[in-house]
Amino acid sequence: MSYANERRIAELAIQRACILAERVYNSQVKGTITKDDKSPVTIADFGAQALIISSITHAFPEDPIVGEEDSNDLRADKSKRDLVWGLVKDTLDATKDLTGELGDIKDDEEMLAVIDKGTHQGGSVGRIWALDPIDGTAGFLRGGQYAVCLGLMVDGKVQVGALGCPNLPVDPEEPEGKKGILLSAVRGEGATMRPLSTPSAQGDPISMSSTTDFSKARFCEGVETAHSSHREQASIAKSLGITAPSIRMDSQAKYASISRGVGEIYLRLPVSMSYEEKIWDHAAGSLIVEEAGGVVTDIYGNELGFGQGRTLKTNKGVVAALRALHPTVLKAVQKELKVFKL
Ligand SMILES: Nc1ncnc2c1ncn2[C@@H]1O[C@H](COP(=O)(O)O)[C@@H](O)[C@H]1OP(=O)(O)O
Ligand SMILES: [Mg+2]
Ligand SMILES: [Mg+2]
Ligand SMILES: [Mg+2]
Repeated sequence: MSYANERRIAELAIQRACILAERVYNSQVKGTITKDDKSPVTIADFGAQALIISSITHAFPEDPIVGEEDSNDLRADKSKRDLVWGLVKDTLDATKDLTGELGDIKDDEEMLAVIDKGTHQGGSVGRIWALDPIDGTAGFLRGGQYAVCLGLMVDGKVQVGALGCPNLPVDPEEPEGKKGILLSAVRGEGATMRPLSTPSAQGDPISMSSTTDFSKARFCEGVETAHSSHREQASIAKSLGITAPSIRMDSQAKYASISRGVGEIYLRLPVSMSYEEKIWDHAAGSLIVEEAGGVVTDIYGNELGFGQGRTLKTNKGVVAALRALHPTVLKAVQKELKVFKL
C-alpha cells in the first residue's frame, strides 16, 4: 500500500497551518484561553485545526479525525471567533496556490463545523487521522519550541506522520540561523526532512545519531515539570553515564530533534500514574523516530497502542532511543522507577 498522496497532503496541510501559526507567534494577539484541564489554547490552535481538518476532508472525505480542539469556546465568544476566522481567511488568501489540493473554507460557520470534525473517538479499525494543531502551546506562548503534528493510523498502527517545527533551526550546526523544518515518514519507507519554506521540494532522508557511547550521548526532555519527571530523568541519565546537560524543549520537537541526530534519547517519565497520554501528542513523532532508526516504547517496554481511543490508555510514559541504546535505557528506567513488565 502506497501512502505517497497521504504524506504529500499531510505535509502541505502542515505547511499551510504553520504559516497561520507563525503569524500568531509573531503577533501580540494570542487570544489565550485556559481550558478546563488548566492547559492554554490560543487562536493559533483553533485556526490550525480548522485549516488541517479542512485539508484532510478535501483530499480524503471519508476519513475520520481525532483532533485535540473543539469549537465550544469559540461558539461562546463571538469576538474570539471573529479573530480566528480573520486569521484563517487571511492565511487562505495568502496561500491560494494550495487551494486546489487542500480546499477552502467559505465562512466562520463552516470553520466551526470543520473544527468539530475532530471529535472522533479513535479506535483500531480503518483509517483515522490524529491531529495536534499546536503541540507545546506553553512553548508557543513563551517563545520556545512548538510543533504542528499529524499522523494517519490504519487499524490502530501509525502509517504516516508529519511534523512542522517552525522554530527548530534548518541546520542544527547554526542554531541562530534560518528556522523552520518539516519532517515526515511513511512506515517502512524512512523519514525525511526539508525546510518549511520550500513546499514543493523533496525531503532529504534523516537518521538518528549513531552514538552508542553513553558518555557522549545527550537526552531530550520537556520543559514543563508537570508533564514529565525531571528528577527521575536526571537520575537515569546519571546512572547511564550521560554527562551532557539535558536538551529541554516543548512539544514533539523532541522527537524531531532525535530523529535528525540532535540527541540520542527522549525520556518522558510520568509525573502522575493517572495521566493518559493523548494519541495526537505521539502519533507523528514516534513514527518519525522509528523510521529514523529508533525504538519508541512506554516505561514497561510496550509499544505505544494507538488503537484504543483518543488516549494511549494502556501505556505510561515514553522511552525513545536509538535502536542499539534502547534496551539499556529501558533497563535503567525500570530500575529507577521500580517497574516490571506487566
Ligand atoms: N500531566 C501530564 N503529563 C504528560 N503530558 C501532559 C500532561 N498534561 C498535559 N500534557 C501534554 O503534554 C504536551 C506537551 O508536552 P511537552 O511538555 O513535552 O511539551 C501537551 O500536548 C499536553 O497536552 P494538552 O495540551 O492536551 O494538555
Ligand atoms: Mg500536544
Ligand atoms: Mg495542542
Ligand atoms: Mg493543548
